[in-house]
Amino acid sequence: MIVKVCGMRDPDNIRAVEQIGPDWMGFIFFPHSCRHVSLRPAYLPERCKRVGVFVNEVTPAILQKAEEFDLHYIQLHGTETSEQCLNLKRAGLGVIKVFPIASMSDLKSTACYENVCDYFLFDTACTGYGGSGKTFDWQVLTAYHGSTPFLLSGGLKPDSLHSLKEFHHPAWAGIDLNSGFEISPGKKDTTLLNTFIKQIKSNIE
Ligand SMILES: O=C(O)c1ccccc1N[C@@H]1O[C@H](COP(=O)(O)O)[C@@H](O)[C@H]1O
Repeated sequence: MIVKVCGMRDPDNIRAVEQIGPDWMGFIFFPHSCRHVSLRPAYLPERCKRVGVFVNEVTPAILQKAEEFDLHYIQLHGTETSEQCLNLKRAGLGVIKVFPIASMSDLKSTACYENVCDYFLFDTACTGYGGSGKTFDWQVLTAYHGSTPFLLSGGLKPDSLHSLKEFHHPAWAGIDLNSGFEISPGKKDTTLLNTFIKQIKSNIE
């Protein structure tokens, strides 16, 4: 089970969260987000894969941030095309394409992104682009029969553990933790994360 902690920017908090042992850490490069990171923090995690989150950004700007933050994966949280995913893959980056989900029909658009993404991420459909703190009906994902593994996202919080233990899907690869574990935008509660990640890692493969 891949555990991603997203929306990080404070060097001490990055260090403390890294110690807990998430697999991936995310940095949000969308200027309108309250978790936006503009400058490279004084410390970047070494033991987690570094993920850059972008919304409708042009490829050269993404590649520039990828170099500056030494990113492993690019998470595309807007209406990016499959061609852009392919270009980023050709540049040597891992690609995670996000799909906002409200109903089964939202899964149809995943088809043309098969084979050009390493992972999909299913997030709650909302008026903005992400970080809504709201969950969607995971039963909708029974209609996903693609071969690209996916991360579950949107409103996960400490008391989501029980529902996550009950959730099963052959392509389910991980979870994304964000606003549900925050002290303030961009800063995570390490006590809550520590308990949750330990429980997830010991209960779900
Ligand atoms: O968190 C944000 O501010 C954000 C802004 C724009 C795009 C994505 C963003 N975050 C991503 O949103 C999901 C769900 O977050 P939450 O758990 O509902 O707070 C997560 O994948 C973040 O990477």
